[in-house]
Amino acid sequence: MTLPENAAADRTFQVDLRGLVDLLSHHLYSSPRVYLRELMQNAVDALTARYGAEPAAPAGAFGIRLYADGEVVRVEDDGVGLTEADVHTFLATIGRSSKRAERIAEQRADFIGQFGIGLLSCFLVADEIHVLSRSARTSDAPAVEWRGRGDGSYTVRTLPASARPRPGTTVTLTPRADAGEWTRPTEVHALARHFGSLLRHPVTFEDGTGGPGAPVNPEAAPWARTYPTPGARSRALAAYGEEVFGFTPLDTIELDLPAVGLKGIACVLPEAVPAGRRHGHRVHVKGMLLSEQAEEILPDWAFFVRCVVDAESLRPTASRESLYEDDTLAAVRDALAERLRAWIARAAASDPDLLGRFLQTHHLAVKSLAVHDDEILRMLLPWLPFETTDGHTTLDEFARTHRTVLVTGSVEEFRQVAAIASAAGLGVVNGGYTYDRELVHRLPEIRPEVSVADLDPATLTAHLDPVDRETELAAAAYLAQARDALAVFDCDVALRTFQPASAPALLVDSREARHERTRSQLAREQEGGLWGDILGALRQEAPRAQLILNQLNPLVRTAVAIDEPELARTSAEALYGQAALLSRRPLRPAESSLINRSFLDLLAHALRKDS
Ligand SMILES: Nc1ncnc2c1ncn2[C@@H]1O[C@H](COP(=O)(O)OP(=O)(O)OP(=O)(O)O)[C@@H](O)[C@H]1O
Repeated sequence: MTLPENAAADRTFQVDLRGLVDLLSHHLYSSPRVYLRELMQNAVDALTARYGAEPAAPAGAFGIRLYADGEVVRVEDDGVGLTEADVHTFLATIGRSSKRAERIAEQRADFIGQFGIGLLSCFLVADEIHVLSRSARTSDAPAVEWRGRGDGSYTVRTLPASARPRPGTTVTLTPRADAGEWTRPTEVHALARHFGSLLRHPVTFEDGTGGPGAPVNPEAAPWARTYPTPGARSRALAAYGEEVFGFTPLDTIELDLPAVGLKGIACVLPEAVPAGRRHGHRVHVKGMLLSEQAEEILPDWAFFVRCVVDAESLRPTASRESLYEDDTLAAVRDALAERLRAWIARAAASDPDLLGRFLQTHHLAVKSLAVHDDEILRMLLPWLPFETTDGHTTLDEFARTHRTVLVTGSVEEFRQVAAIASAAGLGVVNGGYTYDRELVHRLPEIRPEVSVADLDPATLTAHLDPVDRETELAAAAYLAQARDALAVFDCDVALRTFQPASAPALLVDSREARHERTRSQLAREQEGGLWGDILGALRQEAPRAQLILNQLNPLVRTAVAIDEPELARTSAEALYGQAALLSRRPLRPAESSLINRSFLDLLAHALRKDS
């Protein structure tokens, strides 16, 4: 049977290599410099495969040599090499990787690469990739030469074994003129150190001037070295943290998760950072630097540390610049968070000095952490600093003198009541800062003998002593005039005695009350209209402000005896203005003009009296 002329025939996709390289350079890789990382990573994987095939080979027997002289960049390895068939299958087929083949499934996790696209990154800096390889799998394997070009064409030649006496692979690039920035000898050396300083195979660099190859990774990772004493170890780790991050860590926490072959350090920042600001961590996978900005290895709350880690089993994404969000990563994040908690717990239990320095710098971070983390709360709440009527102190210290801890809802309310509450012997904590009120309320969970209550200004007035009946009666006329003068502010006036005697008046007013007054004022202005009705319907029992005059204060005693009505009004307004200023809340325009007016009236009165 013959097919009809227009029958569908199987065809093969064509790949426009230039378009693909353009895609990689603009959307996958952060900079053309990654070409060197990809070449080094292929060399590392080739060494891993060779050790897999020759397990008896001594460690350090095979290595990687880099070369850059300004004309060419070369990466040479003693790895497993490629046969001619491998070259066709793996080098010349985009998306095909020897590291995914079924027969090495159990070994797959040992490799860094797996996508079969890394080599293409060389086209970011060169138009041609030259590979000379000899397979280590058979002793008589010939050398194979492959030239791949950016236009998608390639050639393959077999050469006598003498063209490459030892097994392994050499990749040579002749950089384009515009790629000098990433291919100059000094830059190649710097990039090699940047990406490869923690690689476990010997890596050297030569710049073509004839000197011996300079080691790129002369020492093992600082956590993998042995030290004469634990002190020497922690000093070396701190020095490494400083070298990598450029700050002297407040402390260095060693990280070790054998299940995923992760080792490294967390450096505690010596300075506070705004809560929620996330820091990038340096993540190496099998020694190769993957990312300097990986955020995903620690939870949000851990913003007081920056880490350097090297892990065996974290999976890089295709760009190799971040990590796959998989179960392993989630487990690593949890385990590292646990390590940080354990460090805090140890400091709390046995190193008060370190804990003090840590909290002084990072108390905000710890507070944000304690809100969601019961364990941290239990460990650290007693040590955290709060603003109180006894000054800045820890809750534990504060609760020793105040079995009932009162807490304000805002900074403003704390400012209004602090001096008077403390004179009245009340213990008040400023709950106005982020997390503070919530945390203070949880104090009884760890100190059951302490009780905590919200303090609003009205509660405070209840703690002030009333004056005796006679004094109240004598002041009644003045108080009535004062109430009348201050009615525009919806403010009541009362007479009490309280310490300190130097404070003439206290204005107790909550933000809620002020909002309610603004609402009812608007309702009055809009009376009859739609808005007036709506606002009127919302009317609640408006909490009024209260001006509490202090009978112990000499000025108030004189004021309540004034029999001149105008002066009585002005003095009440002035007392209100002064108390409003002391409360440090923003003044309304009417209050500012009241202060202004009463000041001028009093001045005029004083001058009249003198003349
Ligand atoms: N130095 C080398 N030695 C031996 N084989 C190599 C070497 N470089 C590349 N190859 C072969 O070429 C294939 C393709 O390499 P390429 O870098 O494009 O992808 P990959 O490393 O497999 O995966 P990834 O895209 O994740 O890097 C590799 O799978 C490997 O078989």
